[in-house]
Amino acid sequence: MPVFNRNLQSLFDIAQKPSRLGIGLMSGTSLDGLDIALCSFTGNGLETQFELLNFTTIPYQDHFKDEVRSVFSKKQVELEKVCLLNAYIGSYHADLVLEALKIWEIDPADVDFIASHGQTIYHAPQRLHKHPEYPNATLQIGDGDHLAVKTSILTISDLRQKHVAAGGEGAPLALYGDVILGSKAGEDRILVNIGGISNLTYLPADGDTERILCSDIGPGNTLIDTFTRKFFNKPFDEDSAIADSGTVNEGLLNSLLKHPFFQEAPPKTTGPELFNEEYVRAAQERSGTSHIPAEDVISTLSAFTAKAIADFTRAYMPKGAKMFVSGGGAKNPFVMDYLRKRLYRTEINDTGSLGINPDAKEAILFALLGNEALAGEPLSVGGNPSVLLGKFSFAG
Ligand SMILES: Nc1ncnc2c1ncn2[C@@H]1O[C@H](COP(=O)(O)OP(=O)(O)OP(=O)(O)O)[C@@H](O)[C@H]1O
Ligand SMILES: CC(=O)N[C@H]1[C@@H]2OC[C@@H](O2)[C@@H](O)[C@@H]1O[C@H](C)C(=O)O
Repeated sequence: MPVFNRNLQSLFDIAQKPSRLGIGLMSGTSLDGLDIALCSFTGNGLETQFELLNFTTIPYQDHFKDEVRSVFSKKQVELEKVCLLNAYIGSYHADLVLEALKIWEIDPADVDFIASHGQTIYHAPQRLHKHPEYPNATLQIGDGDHLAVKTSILTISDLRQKHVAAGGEGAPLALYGDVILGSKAGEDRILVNIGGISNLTYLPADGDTERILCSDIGPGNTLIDTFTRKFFNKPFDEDSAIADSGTVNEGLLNSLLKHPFFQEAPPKTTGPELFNEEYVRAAQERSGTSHIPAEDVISTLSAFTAKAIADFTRAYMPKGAKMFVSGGGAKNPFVMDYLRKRLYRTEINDTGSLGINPDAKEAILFALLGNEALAGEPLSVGGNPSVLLGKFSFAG
C-alpha cells in the first residue's frame, strides 16, 4: 500500500534520494534553439554539489521561429496561435529531450526530473506596462504536462510565476543559481549573461547573500539579431563580421542610451517589448541617423549592448570586482572588445574559467531550480522573494 497517491509517493521518493539526475531546459529570447543540460545533484541550497553531465543546444527550424515570433513580445496577437503554441511547444520540447537522451544513451526512466523554462512570449513588469491596477506579469508557454506525459519524466515548469506572485518581476532568476555556482569567499564577482537581454549578478566577497544584486541591464543580442536579419538576412552577426566592417555612430549610440530604463535603479527587468525595432527607429529619428549604412547600424547596436553593460558596472559595481561572462554574446568579439575597452581596469573572463560552461549556464540554472523545488528550502537572496519556484506535472 503506498503511503500517498503514487504521484506524491514518487515526489517524496525523489526528494529523499541522496542524489538526483535532472534536465534543465532553456528556450531564450534569442530563439536560437532549445538548451538542454543534463545534471546530477547532491544536496540542496548553498551546499549543492552539482555536475554537468551533458549539454546540447538543438537549433530551431526557421518555420518554428516564425511561428513563435508571430506572438512574441507583441501587444496584439492571434489568441488561437498562443493556445496552439502552448501545447505544441510543450510537446516539441519533449521530442527534443527524448532525442538528446537517445544520443546520450540515457534511459528516460533514469532521469528524476525535467525543469523547463518554456518560451517567454510576453514580459510585462509594471515599469513597462504602466497600468497601476495590474501587477507585474510575465508569460511563458510550453505546458509542462505535455513534457511529463510524452517523456514520462516528472516535470517542473512555469518557474517565474511564483516570483511574481511573491512580489518580484519574475526575473532575473539567475541569482538563485549564481549564488550556488559562482560565489567565492574573498572575491567580489560579477556574472554577466549576454543572451537576448543582458543581465548580471553581483556576488559579494563577504558571502552576504542579502547584498547580492541581480538585474537586467539592457539589450543583449536581441537588437543585433533583429537588424542582422532585417538588413543581411542572417540569423545573427557571426563572429561580429558585420559590426567589424562598420563604424559606431556616436549620435545614434547616445540616443539609444537615452531612455528612462537606464536611469532606473536596479533590480529591474526588461525585454524585447521595449528593446525592439521601433525603439531603434525612434532613436534614429531623434538623432537624424535614419539613413546611415546598415553596417554602421549593426556596429552601433553592438556598441549599445556593450556600453549599457559598462555603464551599469561603473554605476553599481564595486571597483576591483572580477567579471565572468556567459551567453551567446560572449562569442561576439566586437561586443567583448568594446566592453573590455570601456572597463579596462576590470578583469574579464568567460564563466568557463569558473568551470561553468558559458552556453549551458541558463539551462543549468533551471535544473538547479528544479532540484530546489524538489529538495530545497526557500533561499533568501538579494531581497528577492524567498520561495521555491515551479509547478509539478506528473506523467500519469
Ligand atoms: N559566434 C557568434 N558570434 C556572434 N554572436 C553570437 C555567436 N554565437 C552566438 N551569438 C549570439 O548569441 C545569441 C544566442 O545567445 P543565447 O543562447 O545566450 O540567448 P538566449 O538564451 O536566447 O537568451 P536569454 O538569455 O535572453 O534568454 C545568438 O542569437 C547570437 O546573437
Ligand atoms: C522574462 C524572461 O524570460 N526573462 C529572461 C530574458 O533573458 C535574459 C533576461 O531577459 C532574464 O531576465 C531572463 O532570463 C534569465 C534566465 C533569468 O531569469 O535570469
